[in-house]
Amino acid sequence: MEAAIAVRDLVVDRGKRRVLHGVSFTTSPGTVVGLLGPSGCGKTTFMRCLVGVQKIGSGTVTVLGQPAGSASLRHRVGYLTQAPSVYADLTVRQNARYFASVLGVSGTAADQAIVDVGLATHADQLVGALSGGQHARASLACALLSRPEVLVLDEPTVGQDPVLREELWAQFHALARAGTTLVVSSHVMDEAGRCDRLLLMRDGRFVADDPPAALRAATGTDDLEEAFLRIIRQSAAAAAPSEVV
Ligand SMILES: Nc1ncnc2c1ncn2[C@@H]1O[C@H](COP(=O)(O)OP(=O)(O)OP(=O)(O)O)[C@@H](O)[C@H]1O
Repeated sequence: MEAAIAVRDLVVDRGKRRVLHGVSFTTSPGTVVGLLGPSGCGKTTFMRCLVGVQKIGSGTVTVLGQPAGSASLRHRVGYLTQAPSVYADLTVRQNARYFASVLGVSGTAADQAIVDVGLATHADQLVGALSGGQHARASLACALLSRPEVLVLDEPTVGQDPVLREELWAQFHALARAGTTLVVSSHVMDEAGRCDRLLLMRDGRFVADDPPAALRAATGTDDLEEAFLRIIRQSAAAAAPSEVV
């Protein structure tokens, strides 16, 4: 089976800083991949590479068999950024219908996307008058419109209440069962257990790439936050020069 995403030896500099230090990663279709790590470790930069909007130093990023950012991937890859990506002076429905028409998708599909993200009762409200969490869901509805085969979501559940987070995760898994590959970033570890596979990033490097159960087993703890801390300590110890006695 062709990999949905294949990243090899990816190096990215932003400004004068090296942000990604030769990372590699491959995933098959229909997987929910969690990208976790502390603020500033390089998650958004990595995601930008997947959707082809980040200048890379070296390495390769292949998505659905094509170089990331290829014109042929435009409708096959969806990206939810942290920044608002919908028009504040249009209603939720007007935004969804506008992006639907750009993508050649029906108005019915636009209305369904609004329902899918739990915004049906706010469909005719101006986006500028929504709460932060509602605003993010309006962006998510637009990202879902083209039924992308790869969906890259940068912190999609920030600002959402627990009930809605549950619903959004159920939707992510339903999409994965239908064959969509999702890469979902978060810096909160309580969402990690919901992913099929976890990429733990620190300082622009992957320090773990495992299903949650394997990570728990390897670190000897059921608490994924503690597991992450143990892995960081192990990798720091491995990187430290050995003491000469
Ligand atoms: N436009 C930019 N120019 C220069 N450096 C940048 C730029 N954007 C981000 N960086 C730097 O790149 C590094 C990685 O940032 P990135 O946004 O990828 O991290 P992140 O893990 O997504 O963080 P967060 O969880 O806070 O969103 C940081 O040190 C950041 O300061």
